[in-house]
Formats: sequence, structure tokens, C-alpha cells
Amino acid sequence: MATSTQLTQVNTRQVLRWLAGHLRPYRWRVAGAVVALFVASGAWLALGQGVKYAIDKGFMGDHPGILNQAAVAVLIICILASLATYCRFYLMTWLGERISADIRMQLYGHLLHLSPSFFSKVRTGEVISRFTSDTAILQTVVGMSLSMALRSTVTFTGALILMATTSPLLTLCVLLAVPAVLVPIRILAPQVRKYARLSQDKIADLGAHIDQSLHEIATVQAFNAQSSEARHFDQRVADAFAVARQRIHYRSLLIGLIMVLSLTAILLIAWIGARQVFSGSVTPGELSAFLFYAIMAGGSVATISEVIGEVQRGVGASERLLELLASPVDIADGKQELASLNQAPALHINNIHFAYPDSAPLFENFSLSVEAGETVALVGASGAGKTTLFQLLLRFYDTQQGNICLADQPIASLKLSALRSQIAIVTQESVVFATTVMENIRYGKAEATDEQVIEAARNAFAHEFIEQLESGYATQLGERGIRLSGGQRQRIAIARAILADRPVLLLDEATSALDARSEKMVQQALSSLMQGRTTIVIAHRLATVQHADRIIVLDKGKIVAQGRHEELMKSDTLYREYAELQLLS
Ligand SMILES: Nc1ncnc2c1ncn2[C@@H]1O[C@H](COP(=O)(O)OP(=O)(O)OP(=O)(O)O)[C@@H](O)[C@H]1O
Repeated sequence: MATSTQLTQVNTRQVLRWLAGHLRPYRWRVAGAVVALFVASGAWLALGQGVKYAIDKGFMGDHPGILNQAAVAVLIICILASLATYCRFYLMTWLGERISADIRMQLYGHLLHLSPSFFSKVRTGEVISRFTSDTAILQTVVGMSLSMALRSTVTFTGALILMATTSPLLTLCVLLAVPAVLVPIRILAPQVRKYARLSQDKIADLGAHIDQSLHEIATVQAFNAQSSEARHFDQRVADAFAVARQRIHYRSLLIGLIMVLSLTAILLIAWIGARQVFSGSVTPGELSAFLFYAIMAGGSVATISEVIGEVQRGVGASERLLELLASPVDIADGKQELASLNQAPALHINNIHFAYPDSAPLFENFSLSVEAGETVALVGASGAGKTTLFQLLLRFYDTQQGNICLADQPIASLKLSALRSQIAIVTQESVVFATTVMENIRYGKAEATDEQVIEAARNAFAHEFIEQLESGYATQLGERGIRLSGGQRQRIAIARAILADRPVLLLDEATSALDARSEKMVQQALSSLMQGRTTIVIAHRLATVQHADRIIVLDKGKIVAQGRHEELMKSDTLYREYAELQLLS
């Protein structure tokens, strides 16, 4: 089972650069948000000056007219500040939504190019969790928390400057208090971030568990494993909760400490200020304005301390997303296009060596040639390497030595799209997507017309049963096509390959037995599919080996015999045993 530790690690600088890169296309909106931010903060700060003016000139100077002017000024400032806040809030939330949407698209695009070997290491549930919950966190952080942090930083700086112009001595006292507030931030913020990340990992773990058990729900229920699955899940939930508790603990501690420190500092400063008013060195209006700013500054610090945990969480989430994006595409794309072929190409596998990562070699000095238009049946015990050969031909894995040639061109030099567009594959477990029958078949050739799809279905002996479905070709197939029988699913997969009309066919026959009628139809569909193509079939049926031009008997990555069915039945004991025990007749 894979965990995040198997992914490429990234650091904070890479995360920040990556986020900045995503913001760059929207630089005007970022600029707009920043301007709105300054306007709003400036307006709130100007209120303090209004307070000072009203107290010193209005109250103390006994001029009620000035109070009216001050009230109008305050109203204008409030309206301006509210408008600017609307703009800031709208733009920042927009940016949060936009960036997470962009990242989701970028990530999905990247994942589609990672080879199957990546997905054999990393659990899909984990990937899905990163996709959904980590991008959602990022959305909140960019849209809300970051905006609050920025606003508070600007307000804090502005308040500090205005405090300094009002009373330098009191400001000095405030500045002395700042480091006391920064200490808990420096100590506790990394802890918040660490547990935020761990918390996301645990949530991903839950996602992976749900994904697996619900996908295989029939097996879970058939083995009465509900309670043991639930127990495992409960354990994971408890683990996730324990980590979340740690995160909450550090966050609460951070908020509490900062509050107590900043409030104590404000109280102390108010006390010193009050004494200065008595001594006459500060006017009551100045002290009121100063306290107004001090409370604003204190409030900003409190907000920063609250959202800093969120921002740390966002950095944690970004790290996890970036790790997925940093997973390299391990199959290097070739450069050459394939010249158009006027007949099915030959395949030559020349002296290849291949071992799966961290495994013993499977193929050593292995060679096999399949002539143009030939049908070769592969037979052999489980684990002989039949499926692996298909994986190598499609370049899901690369060989460590030797080469594979398609129409005399090494496949490693071909563009992956050029190579794969020559090959149609029908897998053992016929893959059916959760969409209509029509779209399922059209997957073989996106531009095919409805008529071409129906023609392919006819050739795959599928038209008849499709017509009988409740909405014919428009029938929605459930997830994994649960509404079709095994034989029907196979024929849909065959129709898709017929429609794709590619010169090379890799066919992994289903091992499950079908009833005689379905069997006959699947066989007919297959022979219509193989016509005029270079075909390699992993054979599980007697009819297939009997019709093959050549049978290759594989054992532990080696060819142990080859020939036609009748010859091998006479000459090869391994094959005879295999044919008698394994082939479905
Ligand atoms: N992704 C993988 N990573 C590591 N080893 C693998 C991987 N896939 C297959 N193998 C190993 O490679 C060997 C050949 O497997 P392969 O699937 O090619 O056999 P096969 O002949 O197709 O078997 P079957 O008829 O059961 O499908 C087996 O020993 C298997 O354990």
C-alpha cells in the first residue's frame, strides 16, 4: 500500500512559487484586491482621526457643529470602507475558487499521463482525497484566510504608523510588546502546520479505505466482512481524530496566548496613556485615537494568529497537491510519428530484459516475432508473463534492454499517441464506463457517427441485445456496467475495438465460462474483430487456439514451445496438460 511518502517530496519555497505561478494569469484581479484592501484599511484607519477631531475640537472645544461634520465624514468613510471590503472579498474569493479550479484541471491532466505503474503504487482513494479536500482547503485559504491575513497586516502596519504620529512614547511600549506576541507564533505555527498535514494524510487514508471497500462491496458482504471492515475504518477514524485533536490543541493555544498577550499590552498602554493625559502631555482626543488604533492593531494581530493556522493548513494542502504534480511521467514520449500503414504491421520483440520495479527479472533475452496479419495465441500458467507482454507492447512499462519494433520501428522512438493509435485492446474484465451504450462503444473512436457505432455493434453481435435494452443505445450503464451480463459486456468491449479499427489487436480472453449461445456469439464477434489484423491473444478458449496461426507456450517468462494446436497436443506435455485443464471448450 502506498502512502504519501512514496511521492516526490517538495519544500515550502516550491509551494509558494507554484501558487504565485497560478496567481500570475490573474494579476489584475490580484492588483484590484490589493488596492481594495488598502482603501478599506485606510478608511478604517481614518476613522481614528475622525474620533480625535470630534473629541478634541467638538467635545473639548464645545462646538456641536463640528460634531455634525464629523458624523458626515464618518458616514462617508464607512460607505467607502464597505465598498472596498465588498471588492476585496469578492476578488479574493474569486481568486480562491479560480485557483483551485485551475489546479484541479492541471492535476487531472497530469494524472491522465502517469503510467499504470504509478497507480499500482498509489491508492486511488488517496489521490481522490488530495483532489477534493486539499483543493477545497486551498480554496478557503486563498479566498478567505489569506485575504484576512493580508487585511490584518495592512491594518496593523497602518495603525502602528498612526500610533507613532499620535504618541511616540506609547508606540514604543507597543513595539516592545510585539516580540512577546511573535514568540508563540514562531513556536506553535510549525506544530499547527505539521498536524494539519498529518490530518490531511489521515483523511486521505479514510478516503482510500472507503474507495476500496465500497468498490468491492459484493466481496465484503459475501465474506461477512462488514464488521471487520467497520472496525478497521473506526480505527482509522480514531487515528484521524487524534491527529485533528492535536492540531486543534496547538491552534487554540496559539489563539489564546496571542489574545492574552496583546490584551495585556493594550491595557498596560492605556494605563500609561491615561497617566499622560493627567500630566497634560497628551490630549484626551489623542489618547482616544491612540487606543482606537491600539485596539485595531491588537485585533489585527488576533486575526493573524487565528488565520495563520489556516494558512499553514493551506501550505500543507498545497504540499500534498504539488507532490502529486511532481510525480514524474516515467514513460518518455518518443518523437517519431508512424508512417501510414497499408497493411497490419509485424511486431518484433528482440532480446528484451524486463523486471518490474523492485522485482526479480521476468523476461531475460526474450524474443518473439509476430508476422503481419498473423494471429498468435499465448498460453501458459498464471504468472508466466502474458499480460506483462501486453503492457510492454503498449509501453506502460519500458524494457531494460533490447527493443520492441512495430512495423520495423522501435516503439520507444515513436510518439506514445502514434504507437497506441495502432493498437486496440480488449481486456479480460471488459471495461464498461458509467454512460450510455452508444458512448461506451464510441470510446473506441470519438468521432464515429451513430451509424458507425451501430455497425460495429452489429459486427460484435451486440446489436440484438442492445436493441432489447429499455432505451436501446441510449441506455445508461451503471458503474462498471453492473446492469449487463458478462457475455454482453464482452461484446460491448469487442464492438469498441471493432469501431476503433486498429491494425494491431491485443486480446485478453475472459476466463469465465459463458452459456453456449453467448459463447458462440462472443467467438463470432472475436473472429470478425481479428480479421486482417496482427493479433496477439491470451487464449483461454479451445476455439481460439484451434484457429490461431501459431500458439506460443510461455512459462516463467520463456517460450517453451510453439506451433499449431494439433502439433503441440502431440509433442508438448505442458501444452497438453494446459489444454486439457485450462482451456474452456
Ligand atoms: N505491477 C507489477 N509489479 C510487480 N510485479 C508484477 C506486476 N504485475 C505482474 N507482476 C508479476 O509479473 C509476473 C507475470 O505476471 P503477468 O500478469 O504478466 O502474468 P500472466 O501470465 O498474465 O498471468 P495470468 O494468466 O494469471 O494473468 C507475475 O509473477 C506477477 O506477480
